[in-house]
Amino acid sequence: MPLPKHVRLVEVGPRDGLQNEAQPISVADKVRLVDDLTEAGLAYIEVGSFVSPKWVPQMAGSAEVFAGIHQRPGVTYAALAPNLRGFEDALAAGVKEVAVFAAASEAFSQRNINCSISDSLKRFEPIMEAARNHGVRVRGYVSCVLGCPYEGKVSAEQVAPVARALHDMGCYEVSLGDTIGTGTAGETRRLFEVVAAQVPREQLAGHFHDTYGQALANVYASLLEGISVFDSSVAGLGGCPYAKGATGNIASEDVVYLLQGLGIETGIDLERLITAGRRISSVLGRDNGSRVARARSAQ
Ligand SMILES: CC(C)(COP(=O)([O-])OP(=O)([O-])OC[C@H]1O[C@@H](n2cnc3c(N)ncnc32)[C@H](O)[C@@H]1OP(=O)([O-])[O-])[C@@H](O)C(=O)NCCC(=O)NCCSC(=O)C[C@@](C)(O)CC(=O)[O-]
Repeated sequence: MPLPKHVRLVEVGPRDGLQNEAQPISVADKVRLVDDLTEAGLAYIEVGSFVSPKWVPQMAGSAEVFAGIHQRPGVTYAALAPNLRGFEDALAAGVKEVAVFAAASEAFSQRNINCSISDSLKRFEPIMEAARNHGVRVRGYVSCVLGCPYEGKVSAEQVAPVARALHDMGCYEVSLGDTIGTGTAGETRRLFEVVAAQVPREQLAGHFHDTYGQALANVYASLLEGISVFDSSVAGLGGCPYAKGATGNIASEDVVYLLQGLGIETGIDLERLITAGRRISSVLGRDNGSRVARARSAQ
């Protein structure tokens, strides 16, 4: 399959990246991060989550973050909503796009959202209806597509029906998440081959964590399968509160560098992105998780 000419990056740093941080991060720092990402040319930024603050305390101020950011026309600013309550809170905060999240493994579904996979899908139905009524677009996630921290291996055949269910209920795009970052390029290719029999390729996205150092290889493998949307996190921020040991998402800077090398357009200014990553890394007092940003600092 020819490589795509254009790739869309879904920047998940402010949400997937920061949700795992134990230290307090001010609303002002979160707003600054989102504004920096807007300046860098990201067309899609996941800003926060409307989930229970008891489950994920770091996302508690998401409404304030939405109120503070400078939204640029043409850029999508999205939030996670696990149930109707979350959707209504997101709507009240002026959010125009939400994401619902299911899992391919029962154990992860229980630990993450306290219900079975089928109950989670039922819980999303009223969100989909309310979203249609309010003209809000809904993206879907499937977690643990290449492995589960509690159940081990997860087959592509387990993932496909969940992705299909999200697609059938109206998610315009379904992002397949390698939550614990154990997947390999071969497994990634097979995953997309199998799932694409149920959901059109152009409505699938890849979401890779870099725990085993395979994320960039998995992006390339996905490109070969005709996938042209990837979730990534500036400075490789992140992890998952319900997946112990999972490292950050693939660093946005590293994906942009890979894509530039392939002549694939993203609309993102790499230098500004590196600056955004440096700033949030220094706020968090963390090493920058982007290899590209680290290499640039050493030059
Ligand atoms: C889904 C629930 C709420 C179920 O949690 P529950 O305890 O079963 O829910 P409940 O309906 O029984 O409510 C319990 C309490 O939470 C409140 N509550 C209920 N809903 C909300 C809401 N929306 N916002 C704020 N508060 C809420 C509710 O009002 C009540 O408050 P209390 O009476 O105890 O004071 C909980 O499990 C939850 O919030 N989970 C979120 C988990 C999460 O955010 N995980 C990280 C995101 S997923 C991810 O990172 C993976 C991904 C997407 O990146 C892809 C990948 O890498 O795999």
